[in-house]
Amino acid sequence: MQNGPVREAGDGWVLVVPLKPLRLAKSRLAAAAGDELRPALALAFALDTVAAALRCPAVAGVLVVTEDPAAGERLRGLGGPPGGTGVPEGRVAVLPDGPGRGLNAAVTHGVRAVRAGAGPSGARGGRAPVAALNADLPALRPEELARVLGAAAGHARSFLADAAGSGTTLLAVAPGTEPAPAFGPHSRARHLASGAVELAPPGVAGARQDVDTGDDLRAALALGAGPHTTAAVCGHGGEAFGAFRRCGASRG
Ligand SMILES: Nc1nc2c(ncn2[C@@H]2O[C@H](COP(=O)(O)OP(=O)(O)OP(=O)(O)O)[C@@H](O)[C@H]2O)c(=O)[nH]1
Ligand SMILES: C=C(OP(=O)(O)O)C(=O)O
Repeated sequence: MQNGPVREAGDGWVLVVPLKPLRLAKSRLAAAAGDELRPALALAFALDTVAAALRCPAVAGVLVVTEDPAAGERLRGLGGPPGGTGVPEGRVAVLPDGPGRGLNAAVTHGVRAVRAGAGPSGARGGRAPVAALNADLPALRPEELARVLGAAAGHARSFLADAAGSGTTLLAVAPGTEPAPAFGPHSRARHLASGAVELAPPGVAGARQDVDTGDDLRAALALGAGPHTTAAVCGHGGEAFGAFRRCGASRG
């Protein structure tokens, strides 16, 4: 697995990636994927999301917030072993969910931890710009994330709406700004109402394409999902997601 360029400590964004325990995650996908494949898909989406993020030159590191230790270990492995990528502790750190529970509590907990210096190697603690990024973006591409973060750099607090136009896939905050996350159904309207700036960079379809349903997964596969998602889909009946021709042609 490619870990991206070796970075000097202190530059770039830290991404806070919340991940629900896999046994519970992506419950809306159960109808299309079944309960055997659903957790594997949830992990594959997260692996592809984080792997793409690590290949984005604007990203210093990733803090995964999850109550699922096994999933956390898989994701931590993408950041490389301690010292193995030229940074002392790897580029992916894992933090258990904080008290309060739920997605927004997890994001707030993660941002606070980064600012307290508990983030991945390469982060600047309180001086790093931070973005919460959902873990269900299997078609995310590094260059898309670079465009989104480049657009976010000019704002104290900003967000990217999802492909459906009702939700949010990324919420970015400058140092010193509270994230005040309002993720969940219809979060685009809540983030707008809270004063966050909506980002509109061109060419970021994969960064917007979150996967909640079978139709969303078909859309992500059509955009070009990453290798973990492609392998999970193709290993368990890719035909269910119209992926016959894509199986064996992982984007890598
Ligand atoms: N750490 C943490 N992450 C969460 C929690 N709830 C949701 N997430 C993550 O937040 C992101 C967006 O959530 P959803 O798109 O609703 O994903 P989900 O909750 O797995 O999907 P459904 O079960 O279908 O609602 C995903 O990366 C989830 O894994 C939570 O309680 N704790
Ligand atoms: C958490 C969100 O996504 P979803 O609608 O996928 O739950 C959101 O859009 O804020």
